[in-house]
Amino acid sequence: MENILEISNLRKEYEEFTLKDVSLTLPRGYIMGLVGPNGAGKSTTIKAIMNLINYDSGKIKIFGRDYENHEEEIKNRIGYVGEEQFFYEDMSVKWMEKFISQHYIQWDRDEFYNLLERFNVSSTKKVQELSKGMRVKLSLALALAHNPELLILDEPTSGLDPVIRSEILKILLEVIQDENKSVLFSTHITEDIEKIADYVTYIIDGEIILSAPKDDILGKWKSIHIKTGYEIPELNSKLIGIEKNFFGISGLTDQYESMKSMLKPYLEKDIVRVENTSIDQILISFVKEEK
Ligand SMILES: Nc1ncnc2c1ncn2[C@@H]1O[C@H](COP(=O)(O)OP(=O)(O)OP(=O)(O)O)[C@@H](O)[C@H]1O
Repeated sequence: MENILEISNLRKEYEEFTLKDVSLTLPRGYIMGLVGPNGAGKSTTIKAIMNLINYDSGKIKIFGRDYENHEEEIKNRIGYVGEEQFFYEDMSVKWMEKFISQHYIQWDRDEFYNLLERFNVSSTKKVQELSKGMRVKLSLALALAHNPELLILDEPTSGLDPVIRSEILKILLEVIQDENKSVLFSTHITEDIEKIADYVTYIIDGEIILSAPKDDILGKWKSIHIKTGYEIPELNSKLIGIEKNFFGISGLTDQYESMKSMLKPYLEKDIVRVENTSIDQILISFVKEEK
């Protein structure tokens, strides 16, 4: 499987924050969700991928190429929607399209106007007259109009209503129908990741904690509950994000398979209960563990 994006040991030091040797790979034809709490380093990682910030060490390869020798080619093949949309506020949507189209070799004007119509954004409006949701949709239409192979979005759905959010997720799914394309999007809305991502990368405090196919993560990670009054030390040491609750204690583990036979007698007596978990719960447990 060809990797469309390969990051190895990316390090960026700010005065009060360090992105710590981030490594990840995204295969062609898939969607990756980059998830983490506020300030975890999602935007910093994405800005480095977009060559918008300098970094201290590490390597970024996109389409097997690096920015040093192939900047123009890479930028022509990437569509990017940043956290904030910087437009010429006083100009019309139509004008923006003409202005931006000059920078791309493969610009598809029809595709741009089709998307605008679908998004219900009027091309005669001035940018300053657009709502937050409309601005995101305009950015997405601009990013998609040059037929990018890799679409990178920084929190594209944050602050948007559920209708627009699900519309945007639908479009991202359509993008990867063409198996040649990939999407990387950051979010703290884990529900969006559950819906559309093939791969999930967890980043906490500048560090990648886990990066794997979503189904593998959800298949492996289990929520375990131990009844009040019982101690199972060999299980406790394998749990993260442990909390006390009405039933006893609960925590998450990715080692359930290897503990199955040890846990059998407890499961039979209903001392231990095992349940599936969610992308959200895994994130919460990782964050708790870091503190
Ligand atoms: N230019 C900068 N100078 C100094 N510190 C910075 C700079 N840009 C980002 N940081 C710091 O880096 C850390 C990570 O920020 P980043 O924007 O990457 O997080 P994030 O995961 O995208 O968060 P959010 O979900 O809130 O957008 C934060 O502590 C932030 O203050």
